[in-house]
Amino acid sequence: MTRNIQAVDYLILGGGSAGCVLAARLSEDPSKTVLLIEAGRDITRDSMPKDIRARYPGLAYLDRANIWPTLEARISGAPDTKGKQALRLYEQGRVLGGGSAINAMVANRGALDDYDEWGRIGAEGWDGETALRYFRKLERDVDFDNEYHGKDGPIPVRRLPANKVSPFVQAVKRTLVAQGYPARDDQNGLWEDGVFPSCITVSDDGHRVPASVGYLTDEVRARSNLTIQTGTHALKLTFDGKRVTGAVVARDGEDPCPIPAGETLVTMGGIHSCALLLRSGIGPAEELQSLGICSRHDLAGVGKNLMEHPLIAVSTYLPPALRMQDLEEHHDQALLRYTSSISDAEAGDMHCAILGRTAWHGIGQRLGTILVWVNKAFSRGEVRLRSADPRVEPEVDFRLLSDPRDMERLKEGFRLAAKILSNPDLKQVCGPVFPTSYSERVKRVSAPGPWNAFQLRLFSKMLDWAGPLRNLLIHTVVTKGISLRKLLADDRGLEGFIGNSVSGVWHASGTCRMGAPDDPMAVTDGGGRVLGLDGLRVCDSSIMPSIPRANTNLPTMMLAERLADVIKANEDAGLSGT
Ligand SMILES: Cc1cc2nc3c(=O)[nH]c(=O)nc-3n(C[C@H](O)[C@H](O)[C@H](O)COP(=O)(O)OP(=O)(O)OC[C@H]3O[C@@H](n4cnc5c(N)ncnc54)[C@H](O)[C@@H]3O)c2cc1C
Repeated sequence: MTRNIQAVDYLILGGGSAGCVLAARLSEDPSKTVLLIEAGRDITRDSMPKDIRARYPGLAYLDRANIWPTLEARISGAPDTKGKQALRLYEQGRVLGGGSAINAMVANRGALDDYDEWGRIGAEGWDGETALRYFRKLERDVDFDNEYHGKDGPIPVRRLPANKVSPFVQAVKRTLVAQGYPARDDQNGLWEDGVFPSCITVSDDGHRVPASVGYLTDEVRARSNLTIQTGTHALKLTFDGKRVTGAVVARDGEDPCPIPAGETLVTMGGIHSCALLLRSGIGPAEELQSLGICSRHDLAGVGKNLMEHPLIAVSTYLPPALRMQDLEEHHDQALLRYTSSISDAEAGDMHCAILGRTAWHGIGQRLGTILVWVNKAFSRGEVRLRSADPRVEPEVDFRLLSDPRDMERLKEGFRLAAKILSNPDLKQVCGPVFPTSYSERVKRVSAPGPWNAFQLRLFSKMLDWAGPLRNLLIHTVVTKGISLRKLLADDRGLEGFIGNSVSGVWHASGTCRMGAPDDPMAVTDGGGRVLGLDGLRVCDSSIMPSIPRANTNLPTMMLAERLADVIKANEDAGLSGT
């Protein structure tokens, strides 16, 4: 089928959160042809599998059919058991809808100042007011009707009703408020510290709304100027001098074929967008030449500035009365936003997610957890190619906590979470408090499957029956001898534990960052145009120059909404592809 494809006005490579927004918005003009290419399979409102559709989001990303199965990353540089830097599976969506089809559906925007900061860094046209306009455009907030919210966008946003919040999360919220953190209603309103109900993107009937459903509705899919081609990989870009003329793509099982386009928009996500540019010869020339890739455009910043939010966790055993009863319900039920004590802390630079259950299985149901992450991280990593072969995943090195300010804040957050869960009011009703992390071991034993399910069920029953021996069981089997008391008493020990146990939150971004034309590390301008080339834009999470104080899905969709308007305005001004 790809062989007969005609030249299109807009070729969109990658049908994730951003790609679906752009396909829907750019095809609103019937005179423009749009082709959306996605490596994964299609999902629609009717065909969404149960684990993707579910309001409890903890299974979708564990299914290898929904992710890039061989993508791995170095998280913090901590060694594995053989002394090498440990590589861990890094889940990224490979399905129409991308991250929005497998993520936890948490709907945070960050501070408007995050987008003012984009402008300050040199991304022309960006500021908080502009971002707010597009946040409003993308959402249908069912709870609030004020200057912060939209009422008729494609993505429904709602907070968990109070009667759905688990007894454990309610108890943690009460403890936080008693300790002086103000209770607030809307974390997407005025940017303030406090304790908030979680906000998620689910439909009125309680289903996930990925961008492939919210934006690519039946009506949009019926447009004759829009073609959506799934099961198709973008291999590399094609050129005529300094103009990008389209891309070579290959449908599963078919030969590669070029697709000519007026403008090519790369929306393959925080890791794969820069990899496509690098494979195509756009990036640091020396790095590319060492892999035998002909350098077409020397751009030092491609693959650099990789950003994530570093995370650590503290958990407690929940007796039956404190557990979530409705296992279909979303588990991330409240958040604490606070400002750290480092000298240059930005307001609300720390985020604690309060979980009513920690995983899909029996043990997860018995653990209440506070996830702590640095919401304005300073550490930066990079993505490099290992090979020119598009089948080989790139080398991803997050270098989380390489900036000491991130380590300081994560230690402080860990101490705070431990203090909250060890509060006498909570300790009276919960079990032992202990450190947790999303380690490879946890991933391995949490993978869905009958053998794991059997073992986990057995162990969860043992936890219930253990009574006074529960602490010992947790100490030996769960934490493998690491004790909270010892960590809290020994700063170096705590630093070592956090360095080894830190994980990300799947918010990879920044690797084709926006900036001013004279900034040597900028890759794109404020409209996503790749500097120094014609006909090419990057329009997804990879162009964020700094990480917003938020999970990155809504910010990515906001960004794509704005860029769709920028692209349309350029067309009106006769500037297509320039
Ligand atoms: C497990 C998980 C949980 C998360 N939880 C949350 C959350 O609760 N809230 C939140 O706000 N954010 C969350 N995020 C982050 C958020 O989903 C992402 O930041 C967002 O989806 C990024 O959008 P994107 O368009 O940049 O990339 P993506 O949505 O990843 O889209 C990229 C698309 O390009 C496709 N692609 C890649 N390479 C190729 C190729 N060669 N050819 C063709 N297609 C290709 C991919 O298959 C994918 O569909 C989570 C992410 C994950 C993975």
